[in-house]
Order: sequence, then C-alpha cells, then structure tokens
Amino acid sequence: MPADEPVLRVDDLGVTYRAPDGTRHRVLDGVHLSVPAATVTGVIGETGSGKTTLARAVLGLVTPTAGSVHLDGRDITRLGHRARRALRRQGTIQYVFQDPLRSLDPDLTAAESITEGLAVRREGDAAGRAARAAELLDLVGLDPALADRTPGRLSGGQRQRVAIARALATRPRLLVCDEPVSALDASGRAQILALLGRLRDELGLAVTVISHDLPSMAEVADRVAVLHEGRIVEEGPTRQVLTHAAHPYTELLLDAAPRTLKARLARLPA
Ligand SMILES: Nc1ncnc2c1ncn2[C@@H]1O[C@H](COP(=O)(O)OP(=O)(O)OP(=O)(O)O)[C@@H](O)[C@H]1O
Repeated sequence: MPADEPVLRVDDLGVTYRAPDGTRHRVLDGVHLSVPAATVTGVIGETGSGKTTLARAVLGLVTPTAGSVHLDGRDITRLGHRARRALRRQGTIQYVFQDPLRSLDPDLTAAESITEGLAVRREGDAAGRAARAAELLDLVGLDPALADRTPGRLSGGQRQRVAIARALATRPRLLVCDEPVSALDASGRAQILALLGRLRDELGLAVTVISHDLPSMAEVADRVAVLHEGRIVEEGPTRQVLTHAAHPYTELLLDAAPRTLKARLARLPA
C-alpha cells in the first residue's frame, strides 16, 4: 500500500435507487472522498442530500451502481456476502448512530455492551474482557461509577460515549459517525466532538462525521465536503470552505447557520 494511501478512498461513486413504480433515482453521482488516518473529515449536507446513503455505501450496506470504495488500499466495493460479513466482523469500519438508543441493547449495562461484543469475537477470557471494557470506558471519559448502568439510566451524551467505546472495541481504522451530536444539548455536543478529536489525535483514527450542523463541523472537522443533491460541490480545509465558500449552495448553508459559527471560525487556525 502506498504511504500516502488514505484509510478511506471513495472514487466516482454512484448509487441509484429503484422506486416501487420502477423509476430509478440517482442519489449519489460522481462522489469523491478521501479520509486519511488521524483526520476528521466532515460531510455536510441538508436532509435528502445523500449523506446516509454515502455512509451505507462505505459500510457495504448498499451496492453502488458506479465507482469504488477502498479501505486501506483494498477495493471493498463489490465484495461477496461472505467477504462482506468477514469485514464487518473484523470491525475495521465502525458506525456510530445519531441515537445510541437505536444501537445499544436496552438490557445491557455500559460494560456489558462492550464485553458482549468481545465475547462474540472470542477475545480473551471474562476477566480480560472486563478489563478491556473498563479501559475503553475510561478512554471515552465515562465515569466508572456509570459502568453498571443500562442505557435508559444514562444521559444522551453518556450513551453516545458508550456507543463510541463499543465501536472502538474492534480497534477500527475508520469511524463513520452519522449526526453523532444532533440529539444532544450544547454541552453534550461539545464534549462528544472533543472526544472525537481526541480519538483522532491519540489513536490516529480516521473519522468521518456526517452532519448538517455547520458549527459542529467547524468544531471538529479538519476538512469538509459539501454534498448537494448527491454530488460533492465543494471540498477542502474546514476554515477555507466555511470562510471562502466557492459554491452558491455552501453560501446558502452559511447564511442559514447560527451566529456561533462565525465566532468558532474566527478561532480556527488560518
Ligand atoms: N432505500 C431507499 N430506496 C429508495 N430511495 C431511497 C432509499 N434510501 C434513501 N432514498 C432516497 O435517497 C435520497 C437521499 O437519502 P439519504 O437518506 O441518503 O439522505 P440524507 O442526506 O442522509 O438525509 P437525512 O439527513 O434526512 O437523513 C432521498 O431522496 C431518499 O428519499
């Protein structure tokens, strides 16, 4: 693999859905995206722009009609069922949902959510798995006193920390976060964004954050790509894209953004 190969490389990706009446809708068209190790790349777009479809294509949950997806230089675009399952089990790519209540088992404690995944993968013995769960919960900054709580007894931000800790259990190379903070209040949002930045720095993780929220992107993303009607209309370093928008659609998004965005952008290094 060439030294400059990004963890994730999406080339000329197209996805077409067939509607019940047989008509075909092109949802992604000619999408390019590159996510190197130790970087956070934001994908910005309004509802219906194709963000989730892009994430699903990266995860192998929809088969593209055109283009390719490479993970660490390996073409994973059209793997067979078995290879796709093996890749999922390996957990090299992990997905973090907007609402962790959807991904966490309501009957498992924070620690059990993690040990269960490790047991399925036959990693270590019970004591080793418990130690690893404690280590991961510490990494994401969850108070150890909360390790025995089920999701219903945790705050939204604490639940998201558990979901991220669980995702990290497989030592992923790439974390795909779909609107990871939009269900949280301002302080929960800031804490989870800071956590994603820390994981990038400490683990060298490649992170893709999908969001329509520009202030969150300015907070965490090194680079952003703007998705509009299934096409990337603009891509570059976050500050450059959000202060010198080159595309009218990005300008529209910026006009609609809250004033906190300007303050945040002013603090970003040039
Ligand atoms: N399984 C599907 N079959 C047919 N059309 C779909 C399917 N999934 C999504 N679409 C359509 O594809 C387009 C893009 O959807 P997608 O969910 O990727 O957008 P999004 O940017 O993630 O939106 P949101 O922010 O609302 O989740 C929408 O027009 C949607 O109706």
